[in-house]
Amino acid sequence: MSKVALVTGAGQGIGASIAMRLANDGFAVALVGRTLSKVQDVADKITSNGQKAVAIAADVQNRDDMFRAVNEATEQLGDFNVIVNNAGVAPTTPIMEVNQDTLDSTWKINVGGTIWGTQAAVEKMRALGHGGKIINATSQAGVLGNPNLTVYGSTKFAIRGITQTTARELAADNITVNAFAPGIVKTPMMNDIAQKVADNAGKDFDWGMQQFAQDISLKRLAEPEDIANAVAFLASKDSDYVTGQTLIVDGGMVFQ
Ligand SMILES: NC(=O)C1=CN([C@@H]2O[C@H](COP(=O)(O)OP(=O)(O)OC[C@H]3O[C@@H](n4cnc5c(N)ncnc54)[C@H](O)[C@@H]3O)[C@@H](O)[C@H]2O)C=CC1
Ligand SMILES: CC(=O)C(C)=O
Repeated sequence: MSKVALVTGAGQGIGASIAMRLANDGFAVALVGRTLSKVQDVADKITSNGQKAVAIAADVQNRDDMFRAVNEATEQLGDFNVIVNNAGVAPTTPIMEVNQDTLDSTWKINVGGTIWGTQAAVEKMRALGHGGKIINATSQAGVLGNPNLTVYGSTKFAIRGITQTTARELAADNITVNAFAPGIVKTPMMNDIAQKVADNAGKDFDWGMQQFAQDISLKRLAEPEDIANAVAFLASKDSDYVTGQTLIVDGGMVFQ
């Protein structure tokens, strides 16, 4: 029987790419997102290749939604082995523009979504009587402070903390917890950030993107597939002896 992986924020960008890669690697995949039609489109692409996928509508900031999503994935696909807490939002927030709504909503989605996804996955893995893998999306901006990203960066630093803490707590359940930290990836999220930073400075989109991309040693932006390759390792048996780590996938921007 196939192992089952659930990916949040799987309707576009990095999440869609991870779902397709894990399906290629033999996982049955549950694709979770707020808009059913978006995750359904990606799930349809996977099933048209003869692979197994289901689409589930859920909002990661809602704890009940995440428990329901994990239950539905298990009922429809027959097991539950891996969760990729990928969904996130990235408001551009120069420090003096941070307001209460942006702070609360970003933390609820990025940090709350990671915690609820983790709880739902752990409850299910324990009920099924086996371990599993929890994989969280942080960012290079969660390893090194990025200007204009105070709120987003704070959530991504927190996700690394959650990853380390839960790795220690859940080791006894044979559950590993790791994070991936993408650099600058060609997705709607990154395009939006680059445009807003450019607008704030009265410059164009390429200038905005260059503010983030100038330190990439490999001199190219990441494709979503570059990130999916690293997540595939964290979801595979090959990472069984790795826990509590953040795998930085940024073409050589941040070294630590
Ligand atoms: N694009 C980049 O350069 C980088 C992205 N990341 C992280 O990678 C992850 C994926 O990012 P991208 O694919 O670039 O973003 P994206 O904005 O292109 O896609 C994110 C997906 O998450 C979904 N989502 C947002 N809030 C949700 C919620 N409350 N419930 C369910 N789904 C929700 C969105 O609808 C969207 O489909 C995020 O956690 C992001 O912070 C990290 C570093 C760099
Ligand atoms: C969006 C993001 O995570 C960046 C710029 O690192």
